[in-house]
Amino acid sequence: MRLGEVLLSALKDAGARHLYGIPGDFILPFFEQVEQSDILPLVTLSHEPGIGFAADASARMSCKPAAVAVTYGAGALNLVNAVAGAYAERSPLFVIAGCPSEAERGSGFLLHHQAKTLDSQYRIFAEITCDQARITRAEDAPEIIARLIRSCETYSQPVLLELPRDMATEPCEPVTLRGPVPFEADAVNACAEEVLQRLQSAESPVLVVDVEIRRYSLEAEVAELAHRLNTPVVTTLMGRGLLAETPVPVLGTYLGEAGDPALAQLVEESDAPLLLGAILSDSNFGPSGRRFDVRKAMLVSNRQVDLGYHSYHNVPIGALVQALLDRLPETAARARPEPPETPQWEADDQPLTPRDIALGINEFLAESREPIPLASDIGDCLFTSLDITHTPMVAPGYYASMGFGVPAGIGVQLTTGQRPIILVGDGAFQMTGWELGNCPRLGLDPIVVLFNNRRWEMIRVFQPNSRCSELGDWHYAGLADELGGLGLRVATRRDFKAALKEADQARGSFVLIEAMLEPDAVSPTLRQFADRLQAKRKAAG
Ligand SMILES: Cc1ncc(Cc2c([C@H](C)O)sc(CCOP(=O)(O)OP(=O)(O)O)c2C)c(N)n1
Ligand SMILES: [Mg+2]
Repeated sequence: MRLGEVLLSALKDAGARHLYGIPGDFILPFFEQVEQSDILPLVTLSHEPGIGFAADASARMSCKPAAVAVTYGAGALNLVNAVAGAYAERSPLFVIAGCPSEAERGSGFLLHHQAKTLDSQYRIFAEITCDQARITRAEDAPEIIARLIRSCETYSQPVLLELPRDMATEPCEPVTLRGPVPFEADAVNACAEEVLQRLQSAESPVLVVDVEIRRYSLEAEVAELAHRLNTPVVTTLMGRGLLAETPVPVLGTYLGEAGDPALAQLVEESDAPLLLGAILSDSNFGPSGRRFDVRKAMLVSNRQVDLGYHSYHNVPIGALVQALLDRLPETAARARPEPPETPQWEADDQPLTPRDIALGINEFLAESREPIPLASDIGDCLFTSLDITHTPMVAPGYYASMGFGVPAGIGVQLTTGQRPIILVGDGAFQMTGWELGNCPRLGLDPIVVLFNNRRWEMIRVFQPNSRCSELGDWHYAGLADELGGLGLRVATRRDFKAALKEADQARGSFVLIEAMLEPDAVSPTLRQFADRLQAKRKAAG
């Protein structure tokens, strides 16, 4: 086999479903093999941020590495922001970046697409990947590819493979994938004993779940653990949507002072919070007005368990969850709790608000005969998602890059085959919304709800007198028809409900529902956030 085919076969064996990519001359020989071998279907979009976000969402939904290939310099550096978001939010991207051959490196010329030095690309990616390698000899390729795939899986973070243009067609031995990184069972058992002792001697333990329980495919096991421990379960902002397909009655999403006060009290006053797979970020734990006390918590993250003033190292979260389950008696299965009553919603001629969008979507989800995952961008649409029924969701809740939503929805539908609802603000849509133009070619039909408040509202909340946040009205629904989809521009509750119904019937093409919002119409969560900011400004004088 040739090196390109060996690489594609190894990625497919590791669970990659597609190769997302945009070609260029430094990576073209590899793209030729992608197309000729058909080992992984090639998905091209219009801009590297788009393929990066789509691949990231694919990895989050499949819980397996997702492959993305770009050309040297201009292509790879365009991808940096999406890879940085995947690194921060623990998403396993396998990045294949073209680069000059050894002969070209010695040409004495500055090469096209070169930034500062020929190694700039490699050094920049070293900051946003957990492992990196460049293949300079085909005989080293199987070992390098096996090592990178194992790093990607073990740490659930991006890795970089630099593929010189002349390497892809070299004869190459197949890859033998390596098993998981070894760990010490005794250490895991000792850790499980201590965690269990803390939980069982606590007055008010609480389970706070976050992204790693999905990244390591542990939702079913964690649901069983929650059941056997019989503790309340909440998610972090990043963990929104977790356990939605299990019988666990998730109480909601912890947002500190910006969210449900009773839920904040449950977490902040717990004497044994178990943070399972949690990213200890400001967006997850920062809004805790009462200062969430990490020292009381048991933090299980990134193969480490921190308990107060000491830690256990090299403890895979899956091994710990299993060790805890082994120490807890099975108990009678519980029926899946009745879904919470969807609040009554009057689809009348009142102007639309973000909360109405959430209630309209809840009704739509309740009536749907098939699962509907969510993909959300950053902005008030993400805060609005907190009022939507708990359902599988991908969103950049911590790294918080705009532009994630639409490409992520494309990656979700390609990976799951399920028609997603995409939530996106007008500002973020202006960045990557045009990727919708690829849906007809890819046979995808997401439903997009565009929150059109004609501004960067979040910026205005942070800086009320900012004039730069005004975006104007671009009439996006009208553009949808040109891009091969159906565009519906609505301003009232009644019209929004009708638009969702029309979208439900319009299978086979994307539907862009442009929801017109009054400038100061924000979600209850953003309102709470803004009021808190205002109060802090006043107190600071
Ligand atoms: C790539 C990128 N650029 C800039 C920002 C900063 C930023 C936000 C966060 C604070 O970082 S929220 C926001 C405005 C979003 O506007 P829109 O999509 O219309 O949503 P909404 O009107 O609901 O705010 C910006 C510019 C960002 N998060 N990501
Ligand atoms: Mg906006």
